[in-house]
Amino acid sequence: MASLPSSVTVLDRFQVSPPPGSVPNASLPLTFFDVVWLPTGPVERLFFYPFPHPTSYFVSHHLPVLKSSLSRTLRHFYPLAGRVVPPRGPSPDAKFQIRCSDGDSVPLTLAESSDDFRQLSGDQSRGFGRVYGLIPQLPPTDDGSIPLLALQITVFPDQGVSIGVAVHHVACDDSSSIHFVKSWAAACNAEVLSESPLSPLPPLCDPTVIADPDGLYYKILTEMQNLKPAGPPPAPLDLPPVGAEQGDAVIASFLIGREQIDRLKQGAMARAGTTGATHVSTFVVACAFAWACLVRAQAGFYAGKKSAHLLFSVECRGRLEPPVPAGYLGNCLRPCFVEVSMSDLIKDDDGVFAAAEAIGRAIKGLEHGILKGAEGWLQKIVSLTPERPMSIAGSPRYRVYDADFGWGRPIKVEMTSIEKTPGTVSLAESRDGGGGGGIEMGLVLPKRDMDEFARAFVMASSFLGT
Ligand SMILES: CC(C)(COP(=O)(O)OP(=O)(O)OC[C@H]1O[C@@H](n2cnc3c(N)ncnc32)[C@H](O)[C@@H]1OP(=O)(O)O)[C@@H](O)C(=O)NCCC(=O)NCCSC(=O)CC(=O)O
Repeated sequence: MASLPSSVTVLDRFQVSPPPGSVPNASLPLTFFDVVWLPTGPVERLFFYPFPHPTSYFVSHHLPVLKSSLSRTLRHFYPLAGRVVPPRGPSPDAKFQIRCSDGDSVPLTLAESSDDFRQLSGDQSRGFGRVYGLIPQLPPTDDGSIPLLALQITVFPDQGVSIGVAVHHVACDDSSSIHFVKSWAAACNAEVLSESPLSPLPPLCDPTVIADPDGLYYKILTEMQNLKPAGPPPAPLDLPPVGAEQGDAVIASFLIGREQIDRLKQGAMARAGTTGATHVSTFVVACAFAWACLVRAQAGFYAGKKSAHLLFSVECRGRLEPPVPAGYLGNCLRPCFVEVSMSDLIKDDDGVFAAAEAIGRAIKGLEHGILKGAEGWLQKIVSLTPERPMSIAGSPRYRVYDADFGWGRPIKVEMTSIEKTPGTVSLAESRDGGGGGGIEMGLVLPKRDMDEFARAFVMASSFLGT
């Protein structure tokens, strides 16, 4: 594990449990949507809030409320305090499970940083090593189990606070993890204001709502074992963080404003004509824009390639038949694959629209069956790895900037786990929220590629006349 940057000092470490006796002793089997994430790692976000007070004030006035509201929130999100354990015994239908019991707890680290809060929570390129120390680390285990949640609060004295959240992807997707963060924030906010919480509804912790009539769980597990001959149980990938490995990796954000999005949508609709064969949305044009910029930023890699690939997750709760409740705690994602020819993608005046058309067609294609071809998804993802598909993490629909712990909206939200898969772009609604309607894109790249991306971004914006 990489060491913390010298600007970060750990002040204390806590274990926070749901209130005693408030959660069931339960074993929740993983579903076919979960099991595919076993060999991955945590999805991490940092929420930055201005906080112009000393650390001692934070510790005496805010930390106790953050801890008690976390405890009460874990009562509803108790699987996140549990651990994934491998199947026990010889039974062929034994499954990986999230084992939960009274007394489970999650690690919460309190740290202090002497770094410049304004700079760290800005949009401009910052060395990834500088944010690395703010990210909570899931604790190591020696029994093959997988802990699911870790939290870190870092105080920048008289400047601000960051809240780091790391949730292992095998536990849940972004829909659920943002549900957890917003529920914690609402509970904390309510305690600060001494009002009854306007909390989101509690989650549904019942994996039986994911029907599996075709036995996808075992088909996917078998596929995973075939792809990884070392055999079961699939070991978590211990990928070295780019920030720790590559001193020159930087993180930066780019904003696509509402006006720009409207122009992109108009252009995409004009290209698609009236056939209705494609789907044009903010998500589609934002991905297309990022894609066209990324292939320019990484021109060396793409030189001589015939096509470029894009991979993104589709949230399936409302698309399944019957639909799964929106508040279901777990994973409910499928991959969506898009390929576009390089000659189309790099056209200055039309590349973004060609990309948008291809993405829109792929989304439209989901109407032919949301689980169609599920047995082959993993194989396809693995086979695409050498092609370095651009992947999308996060989604503007989850409104991460609404997470208010009582200090107002975050000044910045970063999805730092994108560093683990080079070529990943994180998406969120822009900080000004739904009103402004812009999109924020986050990237982690070697500094030279980031400079090229920034150049491509400005150039592509100029073609739109913005
Ligand atoms: C497949 C999609 C990406 C396609 O998105 P689109 O926006 O193009 O299409 P759509 O049908 O969802 O939406 C069409 C229009 O309705 C609006 N709309 C629809 N549903 C909405 C909702 N629940 N909340 C707010 N707006 C919504 C959209 O903003 C859009 O309008 P307008 O055009 O105005 O915008 C999406 O449907 C989807 O599944 N999104 C969630 C993906 C997700 O969960 N990603 C995180 C994965 S986990 C992760 O990332 C962690 C990791 O792996 O690292």
